[in-house]
This record gives sequence, C-alpha cells and structure tokens, in this order.
Amino acid sequence: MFKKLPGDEAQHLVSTTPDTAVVFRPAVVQTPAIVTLVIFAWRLLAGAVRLLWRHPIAAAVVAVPGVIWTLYGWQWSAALVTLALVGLTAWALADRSSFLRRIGWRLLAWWRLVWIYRRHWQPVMIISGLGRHVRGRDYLPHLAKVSCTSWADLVTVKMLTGQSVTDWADRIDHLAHGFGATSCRVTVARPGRLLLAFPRRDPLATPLPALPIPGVPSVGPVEIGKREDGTPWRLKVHGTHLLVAGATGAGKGSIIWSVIRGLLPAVRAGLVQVWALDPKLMELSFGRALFDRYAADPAACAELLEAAVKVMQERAGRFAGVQRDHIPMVEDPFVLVVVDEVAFLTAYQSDKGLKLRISAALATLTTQGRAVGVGVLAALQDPRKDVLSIRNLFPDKIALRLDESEQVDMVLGDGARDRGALADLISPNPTLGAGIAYARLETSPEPTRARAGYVCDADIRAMVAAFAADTLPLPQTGEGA
Ligand SMILES: Nc1ncnc2c1ncn2[C@@H]1O[C@H](COP(=O)(O)OP(=O)(O)OP(=O)(O)O)[C@@H](O)[C@H]1O
Repeated sequence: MFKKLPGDEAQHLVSTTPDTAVVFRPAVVQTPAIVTLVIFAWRLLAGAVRLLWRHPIAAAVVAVPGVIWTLYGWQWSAALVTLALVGLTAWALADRSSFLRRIGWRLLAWWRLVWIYRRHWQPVMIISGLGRHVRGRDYLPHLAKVSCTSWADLVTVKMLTGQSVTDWADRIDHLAHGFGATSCRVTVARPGRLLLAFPRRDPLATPLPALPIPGVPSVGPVEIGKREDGTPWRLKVHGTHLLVAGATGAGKGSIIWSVIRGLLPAVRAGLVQVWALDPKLMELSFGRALFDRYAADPAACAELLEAAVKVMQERAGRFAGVQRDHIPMVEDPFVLVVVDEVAFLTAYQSDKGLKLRISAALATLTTQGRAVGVGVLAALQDPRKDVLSIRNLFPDKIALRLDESEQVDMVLGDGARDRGALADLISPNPTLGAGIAYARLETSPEPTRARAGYVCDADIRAMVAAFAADTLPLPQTGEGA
C-alpha cells in the first residue's frame, strides 16, 4: 500500500568529494496543456455525476428553481420556492414525525456530513491515529454515510484494510471530542464497516415516572423504562438471570421495583412468585406483602435460597425427558429470586458456614435454574470478583452508575466500555443520572443505554394496596406518576 515515491532514493545519496553537495536535478517532462485540460474536465464531470448520484434531492432543490428562472424568469422561480416552503411548513405542522423522517433528519444529516464530519474527518483521523499520513499521502478510513435520528448522528465508516474494531473502540474519546459530541459508541455494521453513534443530546436526561402496571398478566419481557432511541426498555426475566450493579444511589431500586411492578398481574394470577432477599432491610421490606417468600437475616436468606434450589431440583427431576423449557403455569409458576445487595450475603458475611451455603445455592440456581423456571435478579454495589465470584454466571447484566471505569468491563464483560458503555460517566445527580444504565444481554452483546422508570414509595404503597384488594391494574399514582 505504501509505495516508494519518486525521489525517495535521492535522500540517501552522499557525496564522496569533500564540500561538494550532491545536486539532484530531476528530468522535467512538459505535459501538453490539452492533456491537463482534459483531465480537469473529466474530474469536473465525474464530480458532478457523483454529486447528483449521492445527493439527488439537494441537487434538485438548487437545479429546478435555477432552470425555471432561466426559462421563465425569476418571478416563477420565486413563486415555486415560496409554494414549496409553505407546503413543507404545513407538512411539518400537520405531521411532524413523518416530516422529520422523510425530510428533516435527511437535511440535518446532509448538513452535519458536510459541516462536521467531512470537514473534520482528515484531521481527526490522522491525529487519533486511525488514518496514516505517509510521505505526503493520506490513507484515511472511508466516511461512507451519515444519518440522523432524533438524538444521535449515525456515521457509517469503512475501516482501512487491516484495522480492527478495537482500534476504533480504543479511540472513542478522540472521536467524540474531534466531532464535538459528548460520547461515541462503536458497533459493527458488517465486516469491515462500523457504525459510530454520536449523541447530539441526551434523550434520557429527564426522569421517567413508574410505568403503568400491565393490563394483562405476562411473564414475557417486562417493560421497565425507555431506551435511548425512544423505544420501550423491555427486560427479559423468565429464562435468564440478571445482575444489576451500581454505586450507592445509582438507582438499583428502580430496576428491581420496575420489574416487580411489570410482573405484578402475573404474580396475582399465580404465574409468577417473587421470593425476596433483603439483607439491608431497606429496599424490599416496603413491599413485603407482594412477595411469596421474604427473608432478611442471613440464616433465613440461606434457607430461602436452599428452598429455591429444592424447587429447581424437584422440577428438573420431573421435566427430565419430558420438556426442556419451562412454561409458567399456576402449578409450576416462574420463581424470581430477588436479592438486594447480594454482597451482604456473600463477601461481607462473617459466618463462614452461611457464606458457603449462600454462595453454593446462588451458584446452583444461576447455573441450572433458568430452564426450569427459577430466575435470579441480583443487585450489588461493588462488582469485583472477590465480592461476587459468580458474576459471570448471569447471562444478562446491567451497569448503572459505577465509581470506576474498570468496573464497567467487570459488570458488562470485556470491551464493553471501549464500545461506549460509559457507566462511570453517568451523572451522580439523581435527576440527571439515577436509573440510567447500560445493559448487555446474552442475545445482543452491544451495550444499550436506557433509563428505568422511578417507582417511588407512593407507587409501591399503591401497588401493595391494589394487590391486596385485587384491583390491578392500577391507574398511575404517586409522586413518580
Ligand atoms: N429511575 C430513576 N429516575 C430518577 N430518579 C431516580 C431513579 N431511581 C432512583 N432515583 C433517585 O435516586 C435515589 C437513590 O435511588 P435508589 O435508592 O434506588 O438507589 P440504589 O442504587 O438502590 O442505592 P443504594 O445502593 O444506596 O440503596 C432515589 O431516592 C431517587 O431520588
């Protein structure tokens, strides 16, 4: 790829005669003017065709009024432009989302392509080390396409041959600052092509109230909040185990309570049982009436976990050779074991016997429970291996605000932070950051950013009251509503 250029050899020539410099006089070949003109004309034509091909609408916007002006006079051209502007304004007012989808985001994407990405592409690539400047020639990754959504610019890039995703993931900081964004996320579009997401604003900056309790009992993915792209954040709980990690005040409670809230009709219908372990005696004691089993002191927690293991083993024995997946039924409900601050029961437990029993039961549940309808949803503050040695047994992981950047990969798996899961940079201000999380699921290794609805104390009280009175689903209530 990096060929030697003419003249390179001359640099290394030395004179053998003292005080005499080697004079290199290149042969000058006169190019006929007509050849130069033809080359320029050809480049101009190719550029115009390329422009028309790539930006037909933008070209038409300029060309049509120009042609009408030339043929019929400026008045007709001005009338056409005014008519078009009035039509577009009416469209934007009448149906904003279709206008944005068809015109607005495309125009913005074109503008940002020209003004931000193409303009800064060469310096950002060279300085970040993603492009190479070799002997006067630039070798740059190809900026293939820019599209805009309501919150981010999506830039498709063709990598240089031989580059890897890690080369880009290691430079997300350079890319974000280089293109004036707060962050950058890297995903693989297809072999050799990457999709870089540069957020323009944070769609999750305002807290979300608790979501309405579903109208029908369902054990399927539970809607617990909103994802960055505006779609509902649905969390699979049946058929997996979930680990939720976050510093104190990061909003672990909002994820736990949103899940319980979403499952409440199924709990009422007998399809789900929630077994709660609340060693901190704070988070879950509030909604005790909603749980089939509840334990707070370590000995009771060990017993509860062992009881879950028994359910699991009894089902495994019954299902063997008959069925491979669990279907929630009243006779065999889905058992969700919710553990708040699991480290209290494992790492910080002083009674070694209890600690061993609890760790063994948790490891058994997380390795064998999901096929027979026993799931674990565990929350913890400190994700280090010595605090929770079985963290890799949870297929789905959620990282709320974390204290240190190294913790992100501990929770979400290797390379998650490089791909843009900046959980350590989530704001510690509860209004701006609590409940915001990066989720990495077994089924989609790319971390997605989302915010859970905030289930406040009044919401929990209302859930308990409605559950007891059997008046589910609830209208939205409480401060969070
Ligand atoms: N989803 C959310 N949206 C907005 N604010 C939230 C959300 N979740 C929590 N908060 C705010 O953050 C505060 C702390 O939340 P929470 O107690 O759930 O955090 P935590 O991670 O469980 O903390 P700890 O580990 O100390 O118990 C809450 O009192 C509330 O004000």
